[in-house]
Amino acid sequence: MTETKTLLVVEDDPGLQRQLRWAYDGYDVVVASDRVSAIDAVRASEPQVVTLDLGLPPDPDGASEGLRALAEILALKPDTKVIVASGNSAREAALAAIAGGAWDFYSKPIDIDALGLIVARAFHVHALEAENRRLAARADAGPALGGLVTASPEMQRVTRTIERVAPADVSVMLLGASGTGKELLARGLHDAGPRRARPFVAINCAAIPETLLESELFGYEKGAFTGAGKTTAGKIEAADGGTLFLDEIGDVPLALQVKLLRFLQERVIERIGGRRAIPVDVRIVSATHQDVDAMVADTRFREDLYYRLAEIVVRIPTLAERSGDAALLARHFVQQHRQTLNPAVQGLSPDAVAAIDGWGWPGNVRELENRVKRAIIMADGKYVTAADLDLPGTAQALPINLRAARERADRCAITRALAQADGNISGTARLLGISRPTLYDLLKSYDLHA
Ligand SMILES: Nc1ncnc2c1ncn2[C@@H]1O[C@H](COP(=O)(O)OP(=O)(O)OP(=O)(O)O)[C@@H](O)[C@H]1O
Repeated sequence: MTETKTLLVVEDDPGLQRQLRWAYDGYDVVVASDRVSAIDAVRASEPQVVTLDLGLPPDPDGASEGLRALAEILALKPDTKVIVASGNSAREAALAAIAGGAWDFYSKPIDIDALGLIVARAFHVHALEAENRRLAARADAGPALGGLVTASPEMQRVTRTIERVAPADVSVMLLGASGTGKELLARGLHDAGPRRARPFVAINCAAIPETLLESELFGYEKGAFTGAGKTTAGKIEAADGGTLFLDEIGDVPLALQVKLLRFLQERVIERIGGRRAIPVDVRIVSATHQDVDAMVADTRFREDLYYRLAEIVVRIPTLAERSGDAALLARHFVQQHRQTLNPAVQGLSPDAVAAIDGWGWPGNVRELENRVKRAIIMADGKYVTAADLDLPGTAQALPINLRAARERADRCAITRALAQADGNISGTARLLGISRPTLYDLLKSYDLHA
């Protein structure tokens, strides 16, 4: 939607009025010659930009009427960009106007070209700020599920499913690539369910060495092994009454899978070195980026455990599959991190938004958040630019040339497939639906590395 650009010229000299009225192409120009008619015009036409002569009747040689008009315009519509005109002798008045919220000032006699540039920039900044406010409103209006930000139908389907299964005490398995927000969704599921007042305990099964995972989950009695100085409860016990989130469940070794299965069947645990069966009531939510069906098929994951864990399976789309979410999330992260990282930053420039929309985000939301945080730190002015984001191949405008557009699409698909297949060439080729030699040729010609 392109909004009409309305410029209000507040000027009491009829000759200058005429000159200014005709000087501007592409704007709807409205003219007023005193404070009262200027305020009427602001109400009626809602101009985005106003040029305001400070010397208005009944005080044409002073600035009192102009400054009053400025204050009234900004009280009525604070987002209006007001550019004040000052005579050579009225520099102080111009500075008072800036202190009073004017956006810029210019000196009389008027240089139409110079003023034209100031006016054009004021419209541009007004449009940027309006766009940022619009995006912020959308982000704020996003669903409450665990602070999740999304406006895409693909992701809203996921949040609806989660909200629907939250009240039922069923196990849920979240399947999605790294950084898609699995932990955030697991927490959202917990918060939306009847166990919300009890603990939510998360454990990343891939981040803990195999030898320690069992004691982390089940706990141990004093003296159970060297270094077991005191009896310690495991994560399962810690989650009693609440939710246990087993992240990267595909990384649990087979021996421990057996122990987990026993717990899920009997709902009691025994600490390592202990003899007492301790009843524990937890809801299990698990997640993995791996292909569990394939793992079950080649017996790397126990089928009986899979069915216990996956009463409901929720597939989480990658960020690239969520239409419009990348820009929305980027805006959200700017607002979330600007205060601590670089308070001068207020938003994203249009070329940054275009670059974000054009990138494939193989590392999903986590990659986006990291990029945006870095760009906030790098930004020089009020807006994060495409250059600050430093995304490969997206610093320039989107290519219109078909060969360049194809290359970009190829690169994006290959990078994503490589990330999904953990750099495995056969897996990547299978995901892309091409042969290994073709993939090697493409990697070579695009200078990409597995
Ligand atoms: N839709 C979203 N709205 C807001 N923040 C999000 C969203 N999705 C993810 N995040 C944020 O992105 C980061 C990564 O999300 P999270 O840790 O939940 O991903 P994950 O899929 O569990 O990743 P991994 O598999 O690598 O552990 C977190 O800081 C999270 O708060």
